[in-house]
Amino acid sequence: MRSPKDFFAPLALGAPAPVREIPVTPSRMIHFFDPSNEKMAAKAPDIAKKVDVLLGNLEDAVRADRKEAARDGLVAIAKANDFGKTQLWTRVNSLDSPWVLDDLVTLVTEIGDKLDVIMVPKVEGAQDIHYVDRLLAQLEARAGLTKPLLVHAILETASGVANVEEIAGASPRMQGISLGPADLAASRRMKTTRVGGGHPGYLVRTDPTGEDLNEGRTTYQQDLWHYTVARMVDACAMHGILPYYGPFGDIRDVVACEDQFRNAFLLGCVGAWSLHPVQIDIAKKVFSPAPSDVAWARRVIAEMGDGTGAVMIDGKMQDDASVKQCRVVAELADALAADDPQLAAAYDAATKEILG
Ligand SMILES: CC(C)(COP(=O)(O)OP(=O)(O)OC[C@H]1O[C@@H](n2cnc3c(N)ncnc32)[C@H](O)[C@@H]1OP(=O)(O)O)[C@@H](O)C(=O)NCCC(=O)NCCSC(=O)C[C@](C)(O)C(=O)O
Ligand SMILES: [Mg+2]
Repeated sequence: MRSPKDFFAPLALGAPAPVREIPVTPSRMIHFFDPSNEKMAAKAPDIAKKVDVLLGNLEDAVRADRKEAARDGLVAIAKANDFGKTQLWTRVNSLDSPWVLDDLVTLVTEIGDKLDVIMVPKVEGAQDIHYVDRLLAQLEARAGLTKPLLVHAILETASGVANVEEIAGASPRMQGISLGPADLAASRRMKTTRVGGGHPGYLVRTDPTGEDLNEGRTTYQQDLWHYTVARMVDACAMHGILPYYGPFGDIRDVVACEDQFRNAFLLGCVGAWSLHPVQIDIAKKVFSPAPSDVAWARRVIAEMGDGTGAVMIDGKMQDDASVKQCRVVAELADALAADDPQLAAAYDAATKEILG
């Protein structure tokens, strides 16, 4: 553990100073594509215009014999395009793989100035972040970068979950954490074979109504990921970094995808992954607060004046705490609306309707 005095010191001579606050730019969807897949790669510049984050994936879902092609493809795409306000991220191979060292050396030295965040899979504890932290500092110094790269961890091992708080606080580079439900299920020996989402077998049942134990008993499906997402959100909030739901693998089931994303949004996540173009608009819709909620939040803030005391609005008590809840929603809405005139207009129209 580094001394708190040294926490913000660069880890290599010539490396840029670490950031003191994680920039909160829109990241409602982290759109995954395989840079070795020519069709997907060709679509990347257009998709970049529709998403908050474009991520060149080098890890799982890229075949072993395409790893170098994916790495080279990402370098070529980053060099050939200016993505404007859209962030460019990458997911490198896992730290125990034969590819990750070349991933990091190549990407940081070739396109380090274009990348915002490096996603590290299968993080088990702070030691994994410390390894990446020092290596990135060395590579940033070699590449002459002036802006430090940030690191995003995937929570997808049982030990990663057990150590999530120390992972979140392991480095000033830590930008956020995503849930990785597939590897996590395997690591925990959970018996679901789905990539995220619910499972009809994970349920609670009402009490029996008579002798027949099968009759009249309603069942309610429960959320397999509730505990992990909530724990991840707390760890991230404690350390001032951002939590994300990860992938929803049933691409065809856009309805359940929206439900899973919304659960994560309500619990505190700022975004989710889109694996297929059809999931981009779902994430955009879910992770942008609804206009009616924004209008309500703005009304409470307006009526609460200096933010202290208690008032009744439409039969509901509001006080110092509830105004803070409303600020969370209103501030997110303002940040998103700043880059999206359509959203800004929808928020203002809903606000006008209730505030006049
Ligand atoms: C699911 C797949 C195979 C279906 O791909 P498809 O070609 O069969 O689908 P499609 O519906 O036929 O595609 C329609 C068009 O969209 C294109 N397309 C399709 N997807 C994309 C995309 N993402 N970005 C850009 N373009 C895309 C596709 O190339 C096609 O183009 P065309 O009309 O010209 O023929 C495909 O969408 C895909 O490979 N997506 C990315 C998968 C991925 O990145 N997986 C890794 C993240 S999840 C994970 O790792 C787990 C985790 C966290 O680690 C853990 O829980 O442990
Ligand atoms: Mg995984």
